[in-house]
Amino acid sequence: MSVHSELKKITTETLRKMKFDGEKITMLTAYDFTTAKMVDSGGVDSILVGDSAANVMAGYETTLPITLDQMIYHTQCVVRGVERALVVADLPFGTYQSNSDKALESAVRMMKEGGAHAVKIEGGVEIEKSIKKIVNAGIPVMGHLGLTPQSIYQFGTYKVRAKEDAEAEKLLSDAKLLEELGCFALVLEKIPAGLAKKVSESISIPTIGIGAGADCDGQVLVYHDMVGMNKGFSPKFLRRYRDLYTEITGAVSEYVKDVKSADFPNQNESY
Ligand SMILES: Nc1nc(=O)c2c([nH]1)NC[C@@H]1CN(c3ccc(C(=O)N[C@@H](CCC(=O)O)C(=O)O)cc3)CN21
Ligand SMILES: CC(C)C(=O)C(=O)O
Ligand SMILES: [Mg+2]
Repeated sequence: MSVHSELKKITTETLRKMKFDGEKITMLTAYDFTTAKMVDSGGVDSILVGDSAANVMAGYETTLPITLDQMIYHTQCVVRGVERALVVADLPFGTYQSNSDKALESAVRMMKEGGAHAVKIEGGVEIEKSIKKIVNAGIPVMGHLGLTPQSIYQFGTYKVRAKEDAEAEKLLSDAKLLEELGCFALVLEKIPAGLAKKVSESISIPTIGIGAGADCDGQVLVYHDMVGMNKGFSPKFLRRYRDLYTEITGAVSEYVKDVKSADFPNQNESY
């Protein structure tokens, strides 16, 4: 563990210093108190209350349906379980794109009611005014470029983004703009590793990659994916550290067997 990892509470400034010192930044999602406690205790630098909650918590196909009230609820639960990590919360679809006053209102609610330490929003130049307004209110903003799942219906697929030169140039200029606007970090999702390296070297704020290669300043994964709870989901970028789907269904079927056979509860488990 380096000097930064031993510091008590991680701030946006800590992440900035990590990039400067060449220490990789770690981030995982969490959506509830119990998981947040485990993820924080495991030592990640930052926890993302992702709108992927729409998928892994609520069972929706896309991230679009989750509401600001629901994201605030998840964030409140996570914050209660965290001692050290920086808690970043996604602002959901429709709560910041339309106008910058609404964006600020959404971000303020997320900070005030949710207790988040920062918010994350998807997009570049299109949401410039919203980013400016939120940053100017003193709220740390994390950007998100590349595969932006809230725009899935505009793209139609979850394939790698910015493979063509024009899209890659747009992404690089968006990244520079996000830095200028005062974002403290930015997520790069599903883009070529070479482009992510170039972006990471071109800006001084940290890049957190998911499917964006090894040269990002940090990495983020969805908790349910990396512990192997999310059985059907195996994109190339995912590394599964456990097979909890098998572990948990196994535990459940043992319990069922034990109750059916009257093995559980035994005398020690009774009053
Ligand atoms: N559980 C979960 N994990 C995530 O990483 C995640 C979410 N949900 N929800 C929000 C976004 C959406 N993301 C996604 C969604 C789909 C693919 C995907 O299916 N990729 C496949 C096929 C893509 C294709 O070719 O159409 C792949 O093999 O990479 C990747 C990232 C990442 N985020
Ligand atoms: C995949 C990460 C970056 C995200 O935005 C989410 O979990 O919602
Ligand atoms: Mg998200």
